Amino acid sequence: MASALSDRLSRIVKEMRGQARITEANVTDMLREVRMALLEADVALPVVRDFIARVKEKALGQEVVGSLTPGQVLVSVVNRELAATMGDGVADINLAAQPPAVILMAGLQGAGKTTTTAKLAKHLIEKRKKKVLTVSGDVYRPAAIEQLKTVTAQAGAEWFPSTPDQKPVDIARAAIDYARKHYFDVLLVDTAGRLAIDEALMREIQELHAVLKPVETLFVVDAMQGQDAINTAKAFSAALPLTGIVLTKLDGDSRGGAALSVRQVTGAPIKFAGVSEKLDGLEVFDAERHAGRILGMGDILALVEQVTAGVDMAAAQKLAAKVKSGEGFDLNDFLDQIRQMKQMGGLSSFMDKLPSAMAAKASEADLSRAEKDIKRKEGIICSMTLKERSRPEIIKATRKRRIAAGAGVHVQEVNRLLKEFEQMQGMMKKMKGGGLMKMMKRMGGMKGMPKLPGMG
Ligand SMILES: Nc1nc2c(ncn2[C@@H]2O[C@H](COP(=O)(O)OP(=O)(O)OP(=O)(O)O)[C@@H](O)[C@H]2O)c(=O)[nH]1
Repeated sequence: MASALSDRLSRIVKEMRGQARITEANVTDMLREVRMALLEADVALPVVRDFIARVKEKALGQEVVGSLTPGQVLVSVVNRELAATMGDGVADINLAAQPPAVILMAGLQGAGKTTTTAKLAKHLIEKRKKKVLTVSGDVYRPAAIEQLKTVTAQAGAEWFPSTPDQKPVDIARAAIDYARKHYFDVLLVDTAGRLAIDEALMREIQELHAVLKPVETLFVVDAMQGQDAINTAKAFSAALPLTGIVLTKLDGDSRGGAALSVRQVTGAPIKFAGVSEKLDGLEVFDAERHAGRILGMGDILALVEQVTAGVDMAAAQKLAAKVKSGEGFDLNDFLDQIRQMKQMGGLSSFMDKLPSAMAAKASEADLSRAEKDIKRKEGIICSMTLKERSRPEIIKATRKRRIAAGAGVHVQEVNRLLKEFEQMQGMMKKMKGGGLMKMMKRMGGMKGMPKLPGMG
């Protein structure tokens, strides 16, 4: 699914080169693909419709600058709009209340409420230095109460006992009372899971809400729930004034389209993301990163922007023409290329922005080695005279040693650079100057990581 989605979007991006702006005429087909992409990411249909209409309005008439295609611009608008829709809320937990600040956890059974309660306890203890008490209102499953007890201890918080013969509202009152008397800053209330939307249980959680007057009512939703998330979200949001969303199980292979659906339906901000079963697997929700996940293409758009901003297209064209005219590609050009790479933010900033499948091929150690290598090469070329740079074949052994000394490297490094350069020169000649431009286009066309000098 992931690759099908990327293929779709890549196709949008490649299509319709050379059109100056996004118009009614060219936008329809592209938006159909975006719509499919969102549906494949499990965003609910009504939400997709709404979203597409908004994107269309924003995209129409957008100018297509530089070497970009209307497809690239459109996908970039989609990406930005996705991030803006999911990310305009307040991150982190609101604790502005007379202590104890009560946080009520709501959601379907198995959504991850209990786990998230403990994760939040840990977060509040470690990051906000709070004294935290937890309590379970799940009187239907003794095992649920026990589970909360266990994970609360793991989180380093205190657990308030409850038993199946009590009424949830009585448990709530007793817990608040205890928290107040013992100076707890926060009381986290886990609630009974619902297998599906159940009226009696909904009423129960409403009563709990009335008694607890929580400063936060968090809706915990499983990212793997996909299309169904919208119905659950509607029901909970109708029953309770939700103040935030926690999207769990984002470590699964879901594209996380539920985030957009739930955000749109409830209007509540997505505050946290659950990214593992462990108690430290809770992250503050990052809307931009999540937009990239939904679209399944990393931050490739940022990459496109970075490339077009950083690379001097005119210089690249001149260079290509130069090689084509037979004038030859020399070490000055090689140096230019290295510098352009640096201008673009270096290799690692490049890799950060590629889809994970591509980036996975290069480890961090590879990258730092490649970056050091590039720096060394720059040093070597800078130690040469201009004449030597344009005609490296005149460099004799004594000069090589001097150049090496000037750059602070071993003479073998100089030999290696000259040899690599020779190979590259041969390759450039074969491509007759089309290579560099092809490489730039390929970046825009998202086919893959361009092969750059010094990458080995
Ligand atoms: N991989 C992963 N698993 C999670 C995450 N959050 C919760 N889980 C798992 O999901 C399962 C259900 O989590 P619980 O916390 O028991 O769910 P619940 O909503 O409290 O369920 P009830 O107590 O039955 O209402 C457990 O196996 C958790 O370990 C997450 O972010 N990632």
